[in-house]
Amino acid sequence: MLPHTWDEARALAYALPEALPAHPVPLAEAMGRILLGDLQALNPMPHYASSAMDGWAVAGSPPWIFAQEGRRLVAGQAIPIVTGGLIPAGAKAVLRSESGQVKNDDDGLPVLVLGPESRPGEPKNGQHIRPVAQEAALAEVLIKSGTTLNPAHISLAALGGSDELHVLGKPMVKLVLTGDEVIASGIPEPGAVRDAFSPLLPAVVTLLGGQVVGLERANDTLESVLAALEESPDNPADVLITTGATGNSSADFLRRAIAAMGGTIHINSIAMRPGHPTLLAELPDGRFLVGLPGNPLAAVVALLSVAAPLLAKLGSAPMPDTFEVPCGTPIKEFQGPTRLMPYRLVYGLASPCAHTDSAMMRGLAAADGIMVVPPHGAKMGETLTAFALPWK
Ligand SMILES: Nc1nc2c(c(=O)[nH]1)N[C@H]1C(S)=C(S)[C@@H](COP(=O)(O)OP(=O)(O)OC[C@H]3O[C@@H](n4cnc5c(N)ncnc54)[C@H](O)[C@@H]3O)O[C@H]1N2
Ligand code: MOO
Repeated sequence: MLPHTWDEARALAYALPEALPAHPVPLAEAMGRILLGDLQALNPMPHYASSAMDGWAVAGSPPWIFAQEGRRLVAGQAIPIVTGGLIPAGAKAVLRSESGQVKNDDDGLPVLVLGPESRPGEPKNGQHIRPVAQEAALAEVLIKSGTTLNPAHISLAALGGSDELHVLGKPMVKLVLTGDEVIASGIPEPGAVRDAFSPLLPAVVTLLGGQVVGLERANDTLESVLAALEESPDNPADVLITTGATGNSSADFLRRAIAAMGGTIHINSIAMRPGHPTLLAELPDGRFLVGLPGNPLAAVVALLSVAAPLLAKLGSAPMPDTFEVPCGTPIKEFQGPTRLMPYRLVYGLASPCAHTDSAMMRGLAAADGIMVVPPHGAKMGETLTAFALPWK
């Protein structure tokens, strides 16, 4: 299979999958999801007239005698009430506790009167009563379709009576990191390498709209890679993202594993540098597999070039944007592939970062974006396609 160009690979990764179906999720899982369909209030908000203050529900003018619990108030009656309490029938206002005093009348019976701290005209009709539907009427739209749900939206949905929300599908992603030489902590011995991916991939996949449901490490054997690629019934994934083992050496088993599983390779390599061994496959159970090369910068470039459009499409999002930058340095012709170069913006011009060999991370850490440099290179000031880093 011939290498795809960078443009073809991106377009294919977006065109191949169908968007995942929308589905209901419990409120606790709705954060960051995209609402499908307007959300209406399932009850008026508030759904009963309630007191906004601690004090007394009153009817008519002072002085007030105390009504019996559960009875309709008539003019001249009051009953104690707390904030949020149900306003009894017949009540016209709430008198704040600071504004009233309970005294005994001539017969020694308790009466409520206005106290010295009461304000002139208090209590006005309806004062300190939160009326039914003050915030929203029954069936009023609370949240518009297409909204990315934040914690306040989710709280609003709960106050509106919802227990779950209908949201667009979101791709579940399992990460599989290969390499016997990879260690997850400490200073590696010569021949071993510190893992670049477990601190990076979960965050970037999340920024790209995926949800990481697992991270597994595989050894450099076919059995180990096959076992890691297997479906996890407890945490089903829509997409597998693997690192390393894309090559053809005796230690690289990804392509053999995909063949053994009966998978179809849609992208076998991409005419780009770094990241040319990147692959995109589909397994017979419908899961997509993005194989990122083991070199750290190559893997990130591959992730942003192939996994980003794939995850966007699965999550019903538009194709990730590209934009244009003026090139800040002449870049020599380079026979062969498109180069993807981390750049920094200096006085509005995009200049390639230092430390951007495919095994490095330093240039990317300092970068403002990645520019797409065609094989013929670029002149100073020439306009180049570029794309953003998801964390910028
Ligand atoms: N004869 C050829 N050799 C290579 C070619 C080629 O075309 N012909 N392509 C090179 C390119 S380009 C890349 S990229 C790599 C792709 O290698 P793999 O995807 O098979 O990855 P590995 O061999 O497993 O590892 C490559 C490199 O990356 C390091 N690595 C792996 N995992 C991690 C990790 N979690 N954290 C940090 N570094 C990692 C690994 O130690 C190797 O140094 O192949 C070239 N070779
Ligand atoms: O993908 Mo490799 O250099 O192109 O690192």
